Amino acid sequence: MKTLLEARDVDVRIGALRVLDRVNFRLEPGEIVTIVGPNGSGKSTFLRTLIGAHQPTSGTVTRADGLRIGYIPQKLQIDSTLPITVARFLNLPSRVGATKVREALAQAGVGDLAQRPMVGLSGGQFQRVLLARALLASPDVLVLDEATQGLDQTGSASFYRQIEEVRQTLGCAVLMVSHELHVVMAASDRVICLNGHVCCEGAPEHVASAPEYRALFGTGTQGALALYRHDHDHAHDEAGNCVHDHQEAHG
Ligand SMILES: Nc1ncnc2c1ncn2[C@@H]1O[C@H](COP(=O)(O)OP(=O)(O)OP(=O)(O)O)[C@@H](O)[C@H]1O
Repeated sequence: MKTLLEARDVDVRIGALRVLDRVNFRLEPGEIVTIVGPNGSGKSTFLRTLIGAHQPTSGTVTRADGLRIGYIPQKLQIDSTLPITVARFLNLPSRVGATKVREALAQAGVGDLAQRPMVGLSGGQFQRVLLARALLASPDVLVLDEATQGLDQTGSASFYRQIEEVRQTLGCAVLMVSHELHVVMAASDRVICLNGHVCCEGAPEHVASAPEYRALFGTGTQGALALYRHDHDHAHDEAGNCVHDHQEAHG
C-alpha cells in the first residue's frame, strides 16, 4: 500500500515568523503517529498544512489519490438552545441514514446515544460523537488536533483506547496532536517531537529518552508510560477478540 501523506522539506512562514522549518514526514497506512511539542511549536499549523487547509511557503505536501480524511477538532460549539439529537447532528450537513449513524456510533463506543440531545452529553461522550462523525466518511486517516482537551486523565485514556480500537477494526491510520504525553505516547506507533523543526522521532520509548525531548518536557513521562501500560490490560487481535499479551501489542 502506498504512503497516505508525505511532507518534503516543508517550510511555513506566517509574516516574519518561521513556523515550520524544513519538516519531512510520511504517514503509512494503519499507523498511529502522535505529534508532540510545546505551545506555539507549529503542531496545528503542520496538521493544517498536511490536510491542505494551509499552503506551505516552500516544500511539498503529497496526499494519496482519493485520500479520505476524518477530522476531529479540539472542540465544537453547539448552541445550547438548539434541541438537536445525536442522530440529527450526524445527519448534517448531508443525510446518511439511520443504519450508518448506528454503525458509526457503535464503532465510536457510544451505540446507545443516538436519540440523546447533543447539549446533555458529557465531554467524553461528545468527543466520541465527533469521532463517529469522522468515521462516517470511511476515512483512510483520522486526524485529531488535541481532541481530548477538557477531559480528565481517565477520560482521555479511554478516548485514545477507543481510537486504537477503531484503528484495529477499520485499519485506518491515525495522526494526532496532543499535550497529554503520558497517555498518547503509549498508544502510538511513532512519536514526532516538533519544535518548528523535527527535534526527534521514533518509537515512544526512543523519543521519551531522547535528549531533545527531555530538554523540552523533562523526564516525567516515563513512569506515566508504565502506568498507562498497566491500566491497559488487554489488546485485540485482528478478528477483534481480546488477547492479554499487551506487552506484545504495545511493547
Ligand atoms: N493565522 C496565524 N496568524 C499569525 N500567527 C499564527 C497564525 N497561525 C499560527 N500562528 C503562529 O504560529 C506559531 C505556531 O502556531 P500553532 O498553532 O501551529 O502551534 P501549536 O504547536 O499547535 O500550539 P499549541 O500547542 O499552543 O496549540 C505560533 O507562534 C502562532 O502564534
